[in-house]
Amino acid sequence: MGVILEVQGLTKRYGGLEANKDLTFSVAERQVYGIAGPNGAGKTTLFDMISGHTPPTSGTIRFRGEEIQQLQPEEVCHRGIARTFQTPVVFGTQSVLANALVGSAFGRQGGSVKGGSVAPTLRFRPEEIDEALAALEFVGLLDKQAQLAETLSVFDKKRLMIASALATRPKLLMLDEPVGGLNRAEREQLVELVRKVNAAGVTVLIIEHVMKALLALADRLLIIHHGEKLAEGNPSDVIRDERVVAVYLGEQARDLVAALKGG
Ligand SMILES: Nc1ncnc2c1ncn2[C@@H]1O[C@H](COP(=O)(O)OP(=O)(O)OP(=O)(O)O)[C@@H](O)[C@H]1O
Repeated sequence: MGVILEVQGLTKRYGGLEANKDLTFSVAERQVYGIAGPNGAGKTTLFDMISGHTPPTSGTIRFRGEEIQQLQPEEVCHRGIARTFQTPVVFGTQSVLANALVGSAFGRQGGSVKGGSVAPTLRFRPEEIDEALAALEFVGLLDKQAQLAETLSVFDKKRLMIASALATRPKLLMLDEPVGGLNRAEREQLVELVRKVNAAGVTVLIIEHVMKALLALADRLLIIHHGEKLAEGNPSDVIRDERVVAVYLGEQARDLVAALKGG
């Protein structure tokens, strides 16, 4: 399988703080690539650089062979990368369908969608409406399409963020802690949803603290500590790595073997 994303020597400094330091890794097409590490390790900063929300201090990010580290978020999106955020970000006073439409229209037309409402300059085409409805159906929110997004539960808001991201028709979907804050049944459903996204041919990059969920999904695992790569590779090796156990996993390490994908 070819490489879809290649990160080389990526560093991000905020003043004296190195939020990411010389990170290098690559993601193969159709892989589920998991990222974990202690709070403040630099995981979201890494996502912010890949999605164009903040430029790196140095290093390169190649997506399907093209350097993208200087692109704006909408340009990154048009190349086929979509993301969700740790805390659900939805247009609360808009309907569920309007939120998904922002994704399908943004993915095709570009432009910026700002503030608390869907930008009036966006005029939706029939195919964009179809795309938005398909994305809602995919995540299981079709029957709530007319509801205001702010009335949704956290679980549904998370699913809506995924639907909006999918409506841009990404080749790579980046999920920032999709499972955090959910109950057990919801966590299982979310894991199933990510599997379904991946089975549809989308490569997935996922940050997650809930290791059982992460291990149920990940084909490869990267552990970041103080902005640096602590370990990377086959999840079954990474969770047995002494440094990973010492710095991050602790007591839970032994129980996690049973949670491995395919295990
Ligand atoms: N815009 C910013 N300005 C200054 N410092 C920042 C900025 N964004 C992040 N940082 C710092 O960079 C470091 C890495 O933060 P980041 O949010 O990437 O970590 P994380 O691994 O995603 O953490 P968590 O697991 O808590 O979400 C932290 O020390 C954070 O305070």
